[in-house]
Amino acid sequence: MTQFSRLAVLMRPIRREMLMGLALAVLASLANFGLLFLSGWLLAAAAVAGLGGIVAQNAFNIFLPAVGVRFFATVRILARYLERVVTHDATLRFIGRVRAWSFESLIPQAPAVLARQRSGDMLFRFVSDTDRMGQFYLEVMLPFAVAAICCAAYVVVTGLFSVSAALVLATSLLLCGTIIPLIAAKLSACATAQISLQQDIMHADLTEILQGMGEFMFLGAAGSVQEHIARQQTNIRVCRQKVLLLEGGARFLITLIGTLSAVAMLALATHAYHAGTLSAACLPMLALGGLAAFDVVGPLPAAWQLLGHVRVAAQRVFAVCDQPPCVPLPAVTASPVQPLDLCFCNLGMRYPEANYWALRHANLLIRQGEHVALVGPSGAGKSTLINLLFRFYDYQEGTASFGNVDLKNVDADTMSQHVGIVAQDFHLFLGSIRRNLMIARSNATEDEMWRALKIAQLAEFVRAEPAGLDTLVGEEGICLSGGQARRLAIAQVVLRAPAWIILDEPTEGLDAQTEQDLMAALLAALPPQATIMCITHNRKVAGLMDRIVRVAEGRFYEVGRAP
Ligand SMILES: Nc1ncnc2c1ncn2[C@@H]1O[C@H](COP(=O)(O)OP(=O)(O)OP(=O)(O)O)[C@@H](O)[C@H]1O
Repeated sequence: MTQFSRLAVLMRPIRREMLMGLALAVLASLANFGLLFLSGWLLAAAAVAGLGGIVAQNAFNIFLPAVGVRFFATVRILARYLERVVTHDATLRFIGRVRAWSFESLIPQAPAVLARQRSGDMLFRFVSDTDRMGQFYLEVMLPFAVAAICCAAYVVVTGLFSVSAALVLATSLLLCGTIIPLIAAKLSACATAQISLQQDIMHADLTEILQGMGEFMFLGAAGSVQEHIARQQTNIRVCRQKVLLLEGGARFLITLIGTLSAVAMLALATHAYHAGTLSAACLPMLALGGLAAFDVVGPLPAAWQLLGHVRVAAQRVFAVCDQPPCVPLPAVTASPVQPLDLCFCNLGMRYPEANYWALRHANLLIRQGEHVALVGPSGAGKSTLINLLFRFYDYQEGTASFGNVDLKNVDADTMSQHVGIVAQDFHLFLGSIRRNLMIARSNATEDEMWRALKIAQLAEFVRAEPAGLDTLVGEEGICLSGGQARRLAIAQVVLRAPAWIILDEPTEGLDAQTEQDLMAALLAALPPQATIMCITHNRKVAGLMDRIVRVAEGRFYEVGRAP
């Protein structure tokens, strides 16, 4: 399927609104044509009546064009207004659909596939590119459809009065509506593609630069970064100038041809008048009608240009959305059942594109309700176990089961209902403590939030803040200390109360007393059937668990209880 046929599929649910917008746009353009056409007639009628006196006034009905002019003027205003409302509403709905569809397509790719993309590039694709795709209806399809329908109508109406004038009009409209804009679009295609590419790179670079601004300052590289951005901006400006120049040239040619064609139509009509086949009133009518006809082809050069931009934008968005997920969705999804035991048997796991095994011949059994510490050196494979459990990555050898079902038959969504995690690189959202807690559980009551904060040893701090639960945490929890942010992440998982809790270095950044209080409160608060898997380098924390499992070189070794 081409990009445009895929866009058409996305448009399907709003096609009624889109067709209504088209009908109104056609009506407004036809009313505009009718207004100018009849204005010409009215002018001629008034002139003839003035010159000819009473006899001519009786012979010429001046009231009919006057009523027609008022009618078309009213219809044009109403139709134009309604067209704006309907087409903009359809456009916004369409952009919403494109965004929702893209987001849905990305979910199975998170986090493994998305981690390969640059975040600035992704932002650009899902903000600017989706906006561009949304413009397809309003600024590409609509002008083309309106031009095609109205031009045919104008030529037919003109042909009723003068066939030769209609032929001149048809030729000029064809030239202005297709050939000139098409040539302009072809000539600027390369610059259009360059703009998209350069903007893409610049946005990705800018996001990275803003995120690492501090580091650039420390490294004394701020000046070179500024130059880099300025160079990119110059490249984009040069390409944009070329595109604008071509678009402006096409517009100028269209205006010129429109005027010349109106003059030619007037000349032909004058000739017909002298030959006695056309009345005097038709002369200005045809000339003004001819000019009005060019109003609908005026937006076409911009529409052809935008067509190129939309194609590139759609290609970029579809390219990301079409990437296969790292873990194929199970053909038949299974739901884990009690007891929620985790069992790895001779498991082998290799990350995509890695030429070594992160886990190999790994055997592990964790029963529901157990509290297990995972210890081991950096790079041993502890986080890999989490990645497998959440179905972010797949294993290639051996078997794994959770809750008596094969892990390969469980999807990430199901796993997240059973397993909660406080990851090492947890993410807090911009907003208040309340908002972050409600992301974990949207229907949590205030009492439940305070209880979770108390267990996470954060209630005292939040209570002391004037805004309480509405205290803002800043982006990535920047307004909190590292230890407070981690405890808020712990409160989130407590609030969710999953059957399995994975804590990755839960007490990092905490003083000895808070660490002790936190672990004691957490263990006391959890129901007996809750399983804890605690990844830690802290011997004291490991000692609080029932068992210690050592991870080394991709295998699990039972160590027993901590001393
Ligand atoms: N996304 C990835 N792509 C390729 N290799 C990876 C990826 N993530 C981890 N690895 C590799 O897999 C191995 C196990 O890494 P893992 O993150 O599981 O270690 P870890 O025990 O959690 O270490 P740490 O205690 O430092 O967090 C390492 O050799 C690491 O380089």
